Amino acid sequence: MSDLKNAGKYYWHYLKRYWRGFIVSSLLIIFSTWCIVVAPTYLGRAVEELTTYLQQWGQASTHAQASLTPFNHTLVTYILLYVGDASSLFLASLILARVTAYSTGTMRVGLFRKLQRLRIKYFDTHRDGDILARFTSDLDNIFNAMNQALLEIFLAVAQFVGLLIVMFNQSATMAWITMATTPLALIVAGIVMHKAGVAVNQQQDDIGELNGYINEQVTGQKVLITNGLQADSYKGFTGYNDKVRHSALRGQIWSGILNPLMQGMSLLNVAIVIFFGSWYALNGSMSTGAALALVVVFVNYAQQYYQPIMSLTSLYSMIQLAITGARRVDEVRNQPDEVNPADGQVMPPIQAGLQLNDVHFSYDPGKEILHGITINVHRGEMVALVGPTGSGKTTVMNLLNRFYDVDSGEITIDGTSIQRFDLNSLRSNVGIVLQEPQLFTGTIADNIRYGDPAAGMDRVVDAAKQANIHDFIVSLPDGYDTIVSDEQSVFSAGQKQLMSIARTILTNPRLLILDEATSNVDTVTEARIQAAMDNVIQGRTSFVIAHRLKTILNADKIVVLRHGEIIEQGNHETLLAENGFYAELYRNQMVFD
Ligand SMILES: Nc1ncnc2c1ncn2[C@@H]1O[C@H](COP(=O)(O)OP(=O)(O)OP(=O)(O)O)[C@@H](O)[C@H]1O
Repeated sequence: MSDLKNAGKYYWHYLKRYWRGFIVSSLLIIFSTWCIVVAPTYLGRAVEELTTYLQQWGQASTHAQASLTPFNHTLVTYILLYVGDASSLFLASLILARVTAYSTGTMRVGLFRKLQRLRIKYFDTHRDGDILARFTSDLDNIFNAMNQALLEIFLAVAQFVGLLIVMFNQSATMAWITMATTPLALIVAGIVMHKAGVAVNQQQDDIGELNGYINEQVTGQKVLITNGLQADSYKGFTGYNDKVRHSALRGQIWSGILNPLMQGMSLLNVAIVIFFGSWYALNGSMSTGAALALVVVFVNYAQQYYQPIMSLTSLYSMIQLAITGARRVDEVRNQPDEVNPADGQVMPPIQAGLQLNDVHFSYDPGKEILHGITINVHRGEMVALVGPTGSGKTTVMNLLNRFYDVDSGEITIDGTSIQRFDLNSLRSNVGIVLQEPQLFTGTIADNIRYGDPAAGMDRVVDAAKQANIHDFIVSLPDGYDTIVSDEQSVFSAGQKQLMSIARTILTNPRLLILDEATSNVDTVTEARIQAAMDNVIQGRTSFVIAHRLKTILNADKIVVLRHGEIIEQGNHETLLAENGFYAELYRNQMVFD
């Protein structure tokens, strides 16, 4: 029930702005229902008028009076009623199609905008495929249901209300008898719909998981092939696929039961009307003929009574999918946004430096990752974070530009907590070169000016030169206009890395974070990257996370992390002199290099 309520709220949020469309289409549908109800009476009248005409025409005494005009008028009215019915239905469906297209378009925009405001934690804890499924299958289900079911729902409601009015007009007692099975039908339908709802919910969640798995397997295809894991991958896939098959089947069975059940209810209804209706009509004050006529009419109504409900139940699985889709999309909408202070300050240029004061942090409650980190960085200094894998280096970086917020302690720039800065201002002043550089579809120039699309070619070229990638770019047939696409990238890891360094240089950040920028490349490229990094670091306050210690030998400060704690801090010489963890790490690496 809460799903239905939430879905109601969700649809209301997006559909309320189209209330005019709904009112017009409701009026059109009422008009079309009226045309359909009234038309048969005109047919009867036409037959009557035609008979009169033929009689008058056939008799000499009345031959002169015989006129087809009344018949013609009635026939035209009859035809006009059908034209009215068809055209008003057509107009209503056009309006509803427009409402559907516009509102689902707005839903897609709403979801996309929400994704941009979500905290990084959401992306870290949800599979890409599952997020994609909310954009694709969930929004598709919503669109299909609205496209096909909205008109049906309107029609069914109009028919149902019309039938109630006609029934109570004829005989209130007989109307109550016809409606006698309603509570039972509601209880049965409620139980079945609940079961179907649970199954369809499960089905959508399973589809999300399946998509997540497929997405992971497709992106990890090379790892899979090189490790010969195709059979395991297939086995994993069949597991997820079987789950979808089971829940889809269960959902279809429960949804499928609903229509035959309602048909059964309809039969029961007819039997009750015949039995009790005959008894009531024949024991009343009516003539036998009138009583029988009333029973016949109400048998007809009893057959029609469940028609609107049946047409809705035949759409049930589609409607249920749309309710589930709304729940899943709404789940994303209800996720907390990143916290941007209401009166956030513009981040000023760094004067003295940046401090981490006794920072504690945990991704999950009760599982602390950083245990009291204190680092003092002066303006323009380069700080290197080193330590074994999992020691918390990337986590420190995640805190510096507020991908996550500290649990306690604080990070300050010239004494002001970074939480007081406007988030956009902070982020635009923090440049990051990530471990895995990301290129976007577009030209090389577009990729370099990604952080500042208004940048002119001179700035793009300048950044590329500083990043040591200019010569390579101009050697390409299309130079800076070469099309880049992340899926069919022809660039090496090192070239991508250099382009991403150029992108960072172009934004001229005040604080720089370089995350393992030199992994996975040959020694020549490594030297180029090193030179590019030196260029970008020059004069900037920077944090470098590097596993290869020789890239950070001239760092102003080296912070050694282990298990989320700082175990040593100093520069290369002092740390070597201490002969501790860093010195050992360094000696070990020198052996390999
Ligand atoms: N999103 C997350 N949710 C929960 N735990 C996480 C998350 N990201 C990292 N961790 C955990 O936090 C700890 C520190 O991870 P972090 O990535 O900061 O280490 P690291 O020193 O950068 O490692 P590496 O050198 O391998 O990149 C690890 O135990 C890791 O499992």
